[in-house]
Amino acid sequence: MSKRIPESELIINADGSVYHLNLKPEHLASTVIAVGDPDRVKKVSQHFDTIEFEISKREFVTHTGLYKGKRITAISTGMGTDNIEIFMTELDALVNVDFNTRLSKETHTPLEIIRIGTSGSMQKDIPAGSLLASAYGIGLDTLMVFYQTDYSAMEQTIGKVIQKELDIPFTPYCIKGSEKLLNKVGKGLLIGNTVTCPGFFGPQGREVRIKPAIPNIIEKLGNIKIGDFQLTNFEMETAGYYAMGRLLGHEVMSLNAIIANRITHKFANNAYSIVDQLIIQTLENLAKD
Ligand SMILES: O=P(O)(O)O[C@H]1O[C@H](CO)[C@@H](O)[C@H]1O
Ligand SMILES: O=c1cc[nH]c(=O)[nH]1
Repeated sequence: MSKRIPESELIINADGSVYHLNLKPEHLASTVIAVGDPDRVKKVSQHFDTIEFEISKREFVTHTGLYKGKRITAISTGMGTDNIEIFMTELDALVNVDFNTRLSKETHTPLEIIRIGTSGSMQKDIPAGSLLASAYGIGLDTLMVFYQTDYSAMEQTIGKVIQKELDIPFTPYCIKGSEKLLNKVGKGLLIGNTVTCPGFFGPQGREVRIKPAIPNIIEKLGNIKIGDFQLTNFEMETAGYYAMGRLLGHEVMSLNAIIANRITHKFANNAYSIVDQLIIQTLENLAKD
């Protein structure tokens, strides 16, 4: 029998919704499209045939509805893996914790979670305008210091090689995304390996008025080769999703609209339409189930 989860640990609002997401279990579909920007939720749900539920709290905007008969929840998360830790934990609680008894349910329900986000390329031959699915996420943040998980030999090697190359005092965590979802929603996309950063500027090698501490981080990461493994792009959530997904038992895939190329210094002038294309393609692939 599982342990009762106290009121201070899993916070349930007076109306029976979970603390940050403000959702009740019945509001959530088993297929979730997660986006960073709250304004992007309606870019997903505008394609739904019907919307049954809408709510928002902080950066978490939720629309649940039907797309070609498939029930889908679109939610925004805001930026960064700290938000993803909250998002994934509360999403999981909605399906795997009984909110009345506060016990974990005996039968585990897996969710399908697909991130649709923007990203910058660290490879010359992946231009702005490309669509890329992340086979692996590599976290340069420290989220996984606070959780224990098992890593494959390949994942451990990648983490150690990156640590040595960047000469940093911690080992980045490397986690594979869902193969099942890669086959379903990654169809026709470039397949890459995504570096998740705890910031947009210094951690991704951008210099505005202050110099990043790690010189040439883009080139250092972009030049790493481990067999045919190469790092391809920067963003701020993927590794957190993959790590929390593995711990909680959910299928997770991160899809990236590449809006900038950090080598050629080109920024897409049609960033919004690249994201829209990725949204439509993903909805179509999900509806084919
Ligand atoms: O477009 P979203 O989904 O927010 O994703 C990317 O864009 C934000 C930075 O501009 C970060 O969240 C990064 O991961
Ligand atoms: O370069 C980029 C573009 C989008 N999002 C990021 O985190 N980095």
